[in-house]
Amino acid sequence: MTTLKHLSSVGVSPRSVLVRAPGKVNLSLHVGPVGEDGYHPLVTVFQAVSLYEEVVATVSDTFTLEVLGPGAELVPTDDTNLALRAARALAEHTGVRQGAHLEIIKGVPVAGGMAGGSADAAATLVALDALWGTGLGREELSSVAARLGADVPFALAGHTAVGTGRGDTLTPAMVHGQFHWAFALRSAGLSTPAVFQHFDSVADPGHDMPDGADTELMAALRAGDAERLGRALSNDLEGSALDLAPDLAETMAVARSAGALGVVVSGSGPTVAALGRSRQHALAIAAALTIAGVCESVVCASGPVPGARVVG
Ligand SMILES: C[C@](O)(CO)[C@H](O)COP(=O)(O)OP(=O)(O)OC[C@H]1O[C@@H](n2ccc(N)nc2=O)[C@H](O)[C@@H]1O
Ligand SMILES: Nc1ncnc2c1ncn2[C@@H]1O[C@H](COP(=O)(O)OP(=O)(O)OP(=O)(O)O)[C@@H](O)[C@H]1O
Repeated sequence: MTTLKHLSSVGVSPRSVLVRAPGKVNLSLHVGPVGEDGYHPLVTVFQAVSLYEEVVATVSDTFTLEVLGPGAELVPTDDTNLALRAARALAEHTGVRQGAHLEIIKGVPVAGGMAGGSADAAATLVALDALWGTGLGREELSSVAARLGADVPFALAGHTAVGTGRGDTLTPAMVHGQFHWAFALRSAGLSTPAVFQHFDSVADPGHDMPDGADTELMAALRAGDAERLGRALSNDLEGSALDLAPDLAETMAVARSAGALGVVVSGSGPTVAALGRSRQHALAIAAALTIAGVCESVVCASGPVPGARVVG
């Protein structure tokens, strides 16, 4: 098989690189009081799940972008696109004077609280690092990633990790086995800043933040115990997401009636994550949600999975 390493060892640069990066679900999300920079300190546990963004980066003199797949029409293709911002940030960081054509194939719901845009940014960093032969280590890529958005370093790292600071300081978590999810998608997304703002308007300004990730949740992950994990899921932003999208309450109730081990809004929402006992059970929850007609669509996925990596 011809690999990128093999090509570069014989002095051939690839013309095109394909990278896959996963979406995420927050297994727990504690939010502290907003700081002067407009960001909230977080203690969160991320899990990367098997819904993927694909980015194909091709040699070009300029930066251009094309977005395909479900929800592509909702994604900006101008300079605000996170993948283009990532490309320019890497060029600036490394001093590279090349462009690239980026083709994004969406697989993570847009504005769903599952960090699809962040996955595009992480995938672009990995793709261009390979295409341009800049060879940055993961740590250096992660520091470029953190400047683009709080969720971008996790999309690079993948697996399961505790995020602190803005959510961009990561500590890998020990996990046994796989967990199986049904994700209920809502047609209208929620804006992350709007959900945080609503949280500020309703949260007790003196509310406590934990020192670290929930011990019960971490123990459930180590034991690979889905029932225990289901009971430990939590999200401080859930109340705000429900205030802004009240229909989510019914979606969550249907998932619970279908026997989900735990049901939580993912990140800033509005995607609802329901944990199954098995892959089959996640499919059964998905079927119950579809039949009840309480969401736009449902997708099943498992986690943890690796972060952004070259696949072709
Ligand atoms: C809700 C989460 O998905 C949980 O993982 C993240 O906190 C959001 O991460 P993200 O979308 O990558 O966030 P960014 O693109 O960096 O920031 C978007 C906006 O979200 C808010 N934001 C984000 C992260 C954070 N720790 N505090 C915040 O208040 C800020 O209003 C910010 O302007
Ligand atoms: N490459 C991109 N893909 C998707 N959205 C993008 C991209 N670049 C910029 N955006 C903008 O970012 C917004 C949030 O998109 P995204 O799909 O990442 O939401 P999210 O999953 O709720 O994010 P997060 O969970 O990180 O808060 C979109 O509404 C869109 O306007």
